[in-house]
Amino acid sequence: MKKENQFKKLMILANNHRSSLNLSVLLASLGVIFGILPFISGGKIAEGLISNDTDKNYYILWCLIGLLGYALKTLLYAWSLSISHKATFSILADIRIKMIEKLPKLSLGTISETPSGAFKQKIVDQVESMESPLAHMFPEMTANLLGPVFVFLYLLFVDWRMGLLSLVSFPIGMFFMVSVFKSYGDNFAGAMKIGGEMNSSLVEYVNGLEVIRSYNQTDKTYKKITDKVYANAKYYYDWMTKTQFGMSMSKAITPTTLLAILPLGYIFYKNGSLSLTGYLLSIILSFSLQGLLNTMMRFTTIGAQVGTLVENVESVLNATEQIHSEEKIVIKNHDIELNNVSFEYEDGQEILSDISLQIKEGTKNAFVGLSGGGKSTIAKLIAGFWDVKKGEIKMGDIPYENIPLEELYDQVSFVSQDNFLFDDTVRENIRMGDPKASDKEVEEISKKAGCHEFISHLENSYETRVGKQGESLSGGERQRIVIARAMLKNAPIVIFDEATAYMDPENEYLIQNSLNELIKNKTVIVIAHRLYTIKDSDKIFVVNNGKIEDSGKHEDLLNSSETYKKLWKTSIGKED
Ligand SMILES: Nc1ncnc2c1ncn2[C@@H]1O[C@H](COP(=O)(O)OP(=O)(O)OP(=O)(O)O)[C@@H](O)[C@H]1O
Repeated sequence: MKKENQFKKLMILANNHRSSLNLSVLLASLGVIFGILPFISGGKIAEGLISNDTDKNYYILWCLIGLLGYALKTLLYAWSLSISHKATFSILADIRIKMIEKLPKLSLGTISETPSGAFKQKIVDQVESMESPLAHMFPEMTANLLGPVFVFLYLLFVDWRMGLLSLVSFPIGMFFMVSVFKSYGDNFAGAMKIGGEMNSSLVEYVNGLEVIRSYNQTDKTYKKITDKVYANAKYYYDWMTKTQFGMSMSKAITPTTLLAILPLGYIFYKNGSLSLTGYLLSIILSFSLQGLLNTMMRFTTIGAQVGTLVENVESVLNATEQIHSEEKIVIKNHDIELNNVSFEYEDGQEILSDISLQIKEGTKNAFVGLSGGGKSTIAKLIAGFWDVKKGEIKMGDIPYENIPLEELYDQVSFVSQDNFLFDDTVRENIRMGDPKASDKEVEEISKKAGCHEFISHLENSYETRVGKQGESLSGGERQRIVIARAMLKNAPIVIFDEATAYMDPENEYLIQNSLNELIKNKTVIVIAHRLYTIKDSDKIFVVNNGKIEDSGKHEDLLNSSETYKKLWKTSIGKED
């Protein structure tokens, strides 16, 4: 039942190319039917020789029929495969495009917490694995199923007992096959899972190589990866060992149609109830059955993989999207309001509980608090990275779900320390803030952000490529480009995760200047780690254990909040 549904789902994914797949099945089936002709010709020639037929034309005719059958089989088979492959690669491209189109609709949070290796594995590798089921299994397996039916019918016509005997090995072989395939789907799903883990940790290892080396963790991390690689190998080894016997028995017995035909046919021939011609024809045709059953069995493993492959594709295609209205809306002001918001990343683990707060348009605000208290989570909810299920968030008195996602993202610039640079030119990385901006506008904004000078000194100035994730620039240069990009975006709300933290004094000074430009006349939310940078804020929120413990101005909080007082002392203590 489950498998049938998965095949239906595969066909739904293949929707636009179903007629091509059907045509390839039809051509392959015709090919198999013509492929039986050489065996029938062989039988007929044997029959002629036994009955001492001396008519040359008879032999020539059957030779030609045999040749024609073989030629047509080859031609139709090639034609069928070329159609099925053309359709398959278009289907795979369609599936990948659907999956890629889905990614921006997922919450940004979901994207960032999923290892990039996992998406790569599903979109690239697992979709690639659908090539066999679509391009080969559909036409070839259908055709090779039809083939035995035709041979069986023909044998019934020759002698009904030989027809039945030709299939005797089939149920015995199937018995072993079923014993193996009962658990094949689950085992294959397990293999995909363990392979996915290996894939993700390899991608993580390569991405983190710099940190691993600088902290001299090569041995430890290497061991983690080799453990995953060995676990993957062991899984396959155990799985194959468990199924070896059943698989071998099934492969040995199923196509052995001669097992019954040879001895019993001889008995029938000896007692006169079967002619020598009938006996020979049965033997020859049972050879054709062997080839057909062998090919069919090759596809049973591929068939059993379809369920897992389709499920993995669907896990991306059906992943929960952020649900926002798509109707255009005018946001008249940028006051932000959180009313009784609770939030959990994983079911049952509440990170924010019953948060209510207001942020006035055009004010400077800060979230402070102990690590893990929930500051970034609140900021990300305000930026629209996740939808909330409990409570509501409003901008300009409009609930977030009534604001189209694109419009919401247009309202907010989120600047953090790990902002991403694409492997493109400096100019294009800045222009991402506003794709319509002219070259001149990009340069103007870079001057304001204080990065024009260093960009001018780069080898190709604005046309210099920044390398993978901006690796050819220094940390401070990357940060200033990110700020220039955010300035070009010119969003009315700016959130930054204290972007100057851990910078050397010269860079900190330069970046602070850029930031001051960025936040001019904006609603600002700073996730502050060093309190002296935000002590002049209009409102400071003390976030602790997923709650707003207190809020107010610096001086008020020094009196009213013990947590704030402690944080302040630690902060200035650090700076002394
Ligand atoms: N994507 C996530 N999935 C699951 N849990 C998360 C995720 N992001 C954060 N958390 C958890 O939520 C809690 C709050 O994290 P958050 O980053 O919001 O705190 P924070 O106050 O900003 O901390 P810090 O000052 O260290 O940056 C932490 O316990 C953290 O482990």
